[in-house]
Amino acid sequence: MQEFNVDVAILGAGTAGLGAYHQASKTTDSLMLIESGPYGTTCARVGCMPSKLLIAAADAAHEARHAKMFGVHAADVTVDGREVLDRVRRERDRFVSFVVNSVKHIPDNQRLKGQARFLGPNSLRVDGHSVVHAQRIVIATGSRSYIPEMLLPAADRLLVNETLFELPQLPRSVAVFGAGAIGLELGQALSRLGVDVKVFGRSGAVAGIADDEIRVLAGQLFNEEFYLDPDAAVSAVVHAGTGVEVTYVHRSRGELTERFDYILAATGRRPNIDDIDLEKSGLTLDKRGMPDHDSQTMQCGNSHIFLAGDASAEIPLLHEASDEGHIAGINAGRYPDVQPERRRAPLAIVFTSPQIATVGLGLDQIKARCPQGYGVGSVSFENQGRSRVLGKNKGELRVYGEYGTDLFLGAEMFGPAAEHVGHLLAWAVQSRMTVTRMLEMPFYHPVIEEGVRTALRDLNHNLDEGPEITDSCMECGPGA
Ligand SMILES: Cc1cc2nc3c(=O)[nH]c(=O)nc-3n(C[C@H](O)[C@H](O)[C@H](O)COP(=O)(O)OP(=O)(O)OC[C@H]3O[C@@H](n4cnc5c(N)ncnc54)[C@H](O)[C@@H]3O)c2cc1C
Ligand SMILES: NC(=O)c1ccc[n+]([C@@H]2O[C@H](COP(=O)([O-])OP(=O)(O)OC[C@H]3O[C@@H](n4cnc5c(N)ncnc54)[C@H](O)[C@@H]3O)[C@@H](O)[C@H]2O)c1
Repeated sequence: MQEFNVDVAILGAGTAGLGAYHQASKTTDSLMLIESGPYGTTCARVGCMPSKLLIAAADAAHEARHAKMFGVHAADVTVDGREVLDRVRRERDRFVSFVVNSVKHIPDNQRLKGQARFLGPNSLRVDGHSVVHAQRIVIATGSRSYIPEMLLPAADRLLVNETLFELPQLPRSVAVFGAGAIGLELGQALSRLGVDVKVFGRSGAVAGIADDEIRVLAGQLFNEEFYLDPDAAVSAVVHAGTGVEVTYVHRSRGELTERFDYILAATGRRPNIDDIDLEKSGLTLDKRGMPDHDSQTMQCGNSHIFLAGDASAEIPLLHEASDEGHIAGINAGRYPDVQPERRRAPLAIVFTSPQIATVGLGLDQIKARCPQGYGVGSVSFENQGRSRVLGKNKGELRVYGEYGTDLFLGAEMFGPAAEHVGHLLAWAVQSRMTVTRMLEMPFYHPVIEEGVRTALRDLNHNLDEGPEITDSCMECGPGA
């Protein structure tokens, strides 16, 4: 058994753990970064990057098939599933290699491979081979797929994000469970690549969209492409030879049993904090086994232990994992001088088509902040100029503001270029801009952002700050 004594030990060399390591290393050389799995991060290996690569292939197929709306006729579009997945893996491996190379620059005496578990508040056991004594500890162990018991009978026909991208060939059919970010991104991508897809959700949720109007619209538009039941009644999942049978109530055909090649579990993720013997850390845990932590310091209570990334179960997104890792690393490095660090304006993007963006305060938070009511402005992209030009005139943007202060609070969007519009609006939230101030900003013509202006003008009027939009803004240009 080897023994190490370090100032800071970090559990997990994912995005949060690497960020924590780099920040803590500015204060001390006495560090140990412990990783139980392969280097490369969830994002690059099995998350953001391979999923976006699959979506890019799917969108290419979709664009080619739909070019005829412009009078452009591509010959029969065929999808070679092997080539698609080969490119996904090739490009994915390139991204992973960048991370792995950066890890190689970390000195050998600051890295350890193996599963870390708490032995006590300041000591960790790593597999059967090492004990690490640490003055401060950062838990950055990420998350893993949650698989409901009902899906377990699918056995070897059950896919998760770790296994989907390893398939040699695209399947013929997939039943996707979960209409969250993963289920909708991957479900739509597979569908556009020619796979027969059905998405079964729960409780009416669609990619976490809080605004009823946008959620209903998203559900309708997705259903134009593939079967999506956000509140599915599934009674059985049974392994059947080289496939799996799902018994469910079809929205129009009643109960039926349908065979699929695979099931994809996209039913949420759970933080990896239940297998590190956290109860030996001395931290007080809630009934989910989570320690209390401060989201501006990432400190657990007043302790020497910090939590970052998906392990914190706070906001399971890449840029948040990175920020949390930085904050935890800075504070673990300078402990006991723990300081709050600023968090950014909330921004989440789902890379479906149309894309989904959620910006600023969520509707629940807005309702709590504005008990007397809040202002809403909206725009439909159906007749929006640039969106129509591009043939991407589907979706809606809803923006929210505060009465009295005219403060822009947030937005939800299901529509074209939401990844870019989302950033614009998040920057406005973080800059604490008023709606009036946002409307003073330049808007080019013809661009999708003119739709944002229409929604803001509508909001401005509803906040009693501006005139009603009686007609589309003719001096702004056609279709603005
Ligand atoms: C399919 C998919 C698509 C996604 N797409 C996006 C996207 O487009 N945009 C976005 O912002 N986010 C996306 N995400 C979310 C994003 O990938 C995560 O939020 C982010 O990767 C979390 O980083 P992390 O450092 O917390 O965890 P990880 O990168 O998972 O790192 C945790 C590390 O800890 C290790 N570990 C676990 N337990 C131990 C232990 N006991 N001892 C030592 N090591 C341990 C693990 O092996 C792992 O390497 C996606 C996620 C998935 C699954
Ligand atoms: N573009 C992005 O930023 C992106 C993409 C993918 C994943 N992610 C991150 O990864 C996290 C995990 O993604 P996810 O989609 O797995 O989780 P999620 O929590 O977003 O969605 C899971 C969905 O599955 C549903 N569900 C749970 N049990 C079910 C069951 N038995 N049958 C049917 N539906 C069921 C839930 O109600 C929920 O709507 C997300 O929270 C997100 O932060 C982000």
